[in-house]
Amino acid sequence: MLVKICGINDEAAMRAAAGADLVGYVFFPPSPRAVTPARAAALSATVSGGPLRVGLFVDPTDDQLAETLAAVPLDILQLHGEETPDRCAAIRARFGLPVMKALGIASAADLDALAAYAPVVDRFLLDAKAPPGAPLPGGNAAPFDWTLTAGRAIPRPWLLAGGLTPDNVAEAIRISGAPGVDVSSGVEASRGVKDPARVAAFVAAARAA
Ligand SMILES: O=C(O)c1ccccc1N[C@@H]1O[C@H](COP(=O)(O)O)[C@@H](O)[C@H]1O
Repeated sequence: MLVKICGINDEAAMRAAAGADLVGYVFFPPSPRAVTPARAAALSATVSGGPLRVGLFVDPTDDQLAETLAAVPLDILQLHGEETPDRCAAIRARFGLPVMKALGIASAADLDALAAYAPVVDRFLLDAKAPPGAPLPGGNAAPFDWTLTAGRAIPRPWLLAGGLTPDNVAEAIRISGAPGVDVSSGVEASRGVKDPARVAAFVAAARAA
């Protein structure tokens, strides 16, 4: 079970997430969890040999990616916007890092889009579609119907996201069949502020599932 804690923006959360496999830094300024590349580098330095570092971007330009990577080493690029398969392929080739493509899921038909991305990405992150008018394309504490992925062949390794919490993650894994999970809102004390106890509880619950 791969566990990712997304939206790390302070040292206490970073320490609490040390038992996860992946931590995510949000490089999308409208998010309340956004960090600068320099801040992400400082946070990474607080845990030696810790989880892999995922940079979350929304329709990034090459310049944004290059400037970010010059300031903070990242292990995986999470693309959470409207990036096409061609754009994913171009980013992967230019920056030489694994790409995790986030896709919004609201119906079984949305899973049909995975086939076009499978040859050019390394991993999927399946999240709920952002509700109409939502200010962010993700990180909205919204779950999707976990039965949609049950028994369905997903053509790359994948993480389940959207509305997960320490209390529901075990059931989400059981119903969806997910081999990995990702959380942001569900481990926060208030919007954009991680609760270290909830972070640790989420990691433990996912590991035990
Ligand atoms: O977390 C954010 O602020 C964010 C902003 C823009 C795109 C994606 C974002 N978060 C991702 O969404 C999933 C689900 O979030 P939640 O647990 O439902 O709040 C999160 O894990 C991030 O990968």
